[in-house]
Amino acid sequence: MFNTMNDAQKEVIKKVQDASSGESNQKLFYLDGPGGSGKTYTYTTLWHLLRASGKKVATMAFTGIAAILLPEGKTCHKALGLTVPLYSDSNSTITPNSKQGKKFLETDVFIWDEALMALEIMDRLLRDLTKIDELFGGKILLLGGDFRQLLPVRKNGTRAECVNLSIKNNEVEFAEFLLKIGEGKVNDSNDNIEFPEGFEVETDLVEEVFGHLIAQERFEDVATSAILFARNADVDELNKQVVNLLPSEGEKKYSSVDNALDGEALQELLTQEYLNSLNPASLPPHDRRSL
Ligand SMILES: Nc1ncnc2c1ncn2[C@@H]1O[C@H](COP(=O)(O)OP(=O)(O)OP(=O)(O)O)[C@@H](O)[C@H]1O
Repeated sequence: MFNTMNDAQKEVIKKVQDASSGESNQKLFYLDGPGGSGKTYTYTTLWHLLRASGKKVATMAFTGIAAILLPEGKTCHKALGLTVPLYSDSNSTITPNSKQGKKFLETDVFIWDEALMALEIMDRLLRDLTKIDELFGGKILLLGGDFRQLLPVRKNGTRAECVNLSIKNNEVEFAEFLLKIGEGKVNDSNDNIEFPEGFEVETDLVEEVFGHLIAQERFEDVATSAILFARNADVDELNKQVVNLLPSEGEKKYSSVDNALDGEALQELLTQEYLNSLNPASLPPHDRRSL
């Protein structure tokens, strides 16, 4: 894997390796990079190289979805023994004599993706365990993340997948514009953003993206087109608009049958109308329309 790395990735690996072998005194590193720029690949390569040289390495990430991409990755809630919800003055439940406490003490290098929260807790914990009054108890930490990204909401989808969905490789100019938004470079003092010419939708967004495809019955293209929103409520609203554009001839409507099963009191509380209005992530909506 190391041979395939680019220069920036190799530099990160080299710096952390030097720290772990005592060749440098630097202990803290931060790897910043936009989605898909190769951070996970770097952590994974580093993990293998450090392990091969006999070092003990712990990997963690704030979200489960990022943690499962790391070798032996844990969520930081699990790794640090944190309670939910998390506050800045929350404390780790790990004690010095616990198995986890001993493991942390023995760990040479911590690799932590999405290290945006809980850093103070980690600092307090490592100072307590090592009894060394230095930042993070003098342990080596490679922190990383991307301040430009919203956390992933697509189930089982990696960030790279989400980014790939929205930015095709040939749309470099648009991708660069998105990065600038993330970096706060194109916002004015009121956080308004002016779109460059050619990026604005003059008419209706749904019409613009799906209207002509549906009119030409290019349904395969419809299935591979997407408009991304930050909120599920907006996605639901947009889906309705797209479905309304579909031809209604031969349309069938399938409705769910929703009932609260146990107890009259519960049935009064959870009325059928209320249950119909719910739209949990893993279930289809109450009214499902198909051709
Ligand atoms: N040096 C490399 N050689 C070959 N493939 C690479 C290299 N670096 C990254 N990749 C590939 O590029 C893709 C994106 O990399 P990766 O998942 O590490 O990015 P990331 O910065 O962690 O992204 P995100 O922040 O979205 O999780 C992956 O498929 C990864 O295997």
